[in-house]
Amino acid sequence: MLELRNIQKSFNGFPALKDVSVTVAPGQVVGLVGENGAGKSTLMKILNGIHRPDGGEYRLDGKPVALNGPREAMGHGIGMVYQEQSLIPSLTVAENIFLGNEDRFVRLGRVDWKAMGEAARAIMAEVELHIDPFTLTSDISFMHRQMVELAKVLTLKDMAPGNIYMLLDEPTSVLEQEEIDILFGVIRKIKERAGIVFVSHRLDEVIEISDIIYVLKDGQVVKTLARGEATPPLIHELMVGRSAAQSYYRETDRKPPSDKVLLEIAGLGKADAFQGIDLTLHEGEVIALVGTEGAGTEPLIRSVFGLEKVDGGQIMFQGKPITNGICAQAVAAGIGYVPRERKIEGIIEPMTIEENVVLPNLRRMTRAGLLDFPKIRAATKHLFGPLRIKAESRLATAKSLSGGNQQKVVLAKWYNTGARLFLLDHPTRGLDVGAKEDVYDLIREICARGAGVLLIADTLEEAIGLSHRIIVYRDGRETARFDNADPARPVTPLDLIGHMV
Ligand SMILES: Nc1ncnc2c1ncn2[C@@H]1O[C@H](COP(=O)(O)OP(=O)(O)OP(=O)(O)O)[C@@H](O)[C@H]1O
Repeated sequence: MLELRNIQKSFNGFPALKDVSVTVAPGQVVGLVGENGAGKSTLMKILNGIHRPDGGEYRLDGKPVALNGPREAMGHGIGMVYQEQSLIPSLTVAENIFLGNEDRFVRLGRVDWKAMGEAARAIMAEVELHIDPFTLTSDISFMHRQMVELAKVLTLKDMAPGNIYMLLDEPTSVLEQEEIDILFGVIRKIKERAGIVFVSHRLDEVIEISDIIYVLKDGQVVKTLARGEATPPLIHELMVGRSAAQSYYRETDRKPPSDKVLLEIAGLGKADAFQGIDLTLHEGEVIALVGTEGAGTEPLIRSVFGLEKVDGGQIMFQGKPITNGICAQAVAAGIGYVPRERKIEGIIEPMTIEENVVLPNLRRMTRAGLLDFPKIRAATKHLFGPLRIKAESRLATAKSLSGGNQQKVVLAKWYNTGARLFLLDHPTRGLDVGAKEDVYDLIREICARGAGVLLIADTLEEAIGLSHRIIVYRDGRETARFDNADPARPVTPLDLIGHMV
């Protein structure tokens, strides 16, 4: 058994965990839920030896242990899939999977690459990932990398003799349903000899997979729920301290868009990504782009932001061509992009919240060529209100924030520039249920002030709940369009799935 007893942990005097006791037994999936900043990742990092607790006891099979880092944790059969990925992009997939454990493949002082490749192939097959193990990790998609992370943790079962413990910190937030099913299949299969801790903001998933659920609030366990006791409204209320808004997406609050064209895409194509894309976005309109991995939605919005070059077609923004433009111009023209990979592309970790938020706006934040800090302060002051960013202060580094709060900083950055076009790739990724509602309000607000949104949503329900129109793509081509304007006749997820696969 893995046991934490009365654990305390503070950062710079701020208590992240106050007095937390959690037990994980082999054969058990323990669900961990709580608002952004409740302490879930901190708890996981203690279990994995990244953080040492300030007080309390860590016991493994009844004996106290003091883990010094994830490597030692692995030695005890404890492995973690991180909320933000931990793979090294410049290594191959196989090298990443066996990083630190290459000894297994050393023959006569040399690494037997063939054997390592075969072993990587076999472990990846368990998560139904069939890619060349010698591909560079930077060349595979974010979702595939997530599956590689899982495969890496699965290697523990061949290496550790006894029970193993898998710590999964929001492993599903970027996965499609198909991958989530594979992951849940792996969890159910491996459960016999593994204890699993599962953190997710998707309450229905946590309820489906967990045998027991710990609800954390402000660094304390406020409730433990056994399988069968938990329902989404109950957990929501325990986590947030108030019951959920009646209609999550509040479709009736959605205003119709204007007929003024904001963005026009015609005949856009990019080899191996998308072809023949036509799309017109109006002021005040949200269009959800829907598709499975490889459908082309991500490269499409990246092309609008100037992050990827297209081979043909045209993008017009507010009547001006921006085809194959560059990001700096896109930002200057009033386009904001919330990327899927917030840690790499969304925030700069060592910078403060304030600095991150004003980055796209720096030119307007100067006086006599120098940064005007009172002006910066004034410009960022109100952001803590609508988005409820939880941090010690505006001067806290982005690195010190919880994942969900980092995501809020990325959103705040574009909100603050007064962008006219928002390209949002999984904007509610990693956000708790309360924070999601705040983001939905924010989307309604930016539309009301005449901005437009291209949205790649976290779930189909979210795409339907937030958009005026939905366009479905498969293998880089449009397969269907839905008018979602009439709340009385909503599009259903099944309508969409039929055109996605
Ligand atoms: N390295 C750190 N330095 C300073 N403060 C930190 C550090 N790590 C976490 N914290 C703080 O501890 C608190 C708990 O954060 P934690 O990441 O555990 O939350 P969480 O429940 O995982 O949230 P989320 O759902 O947003 O990922 C937060 O207030 C966070 O700012």
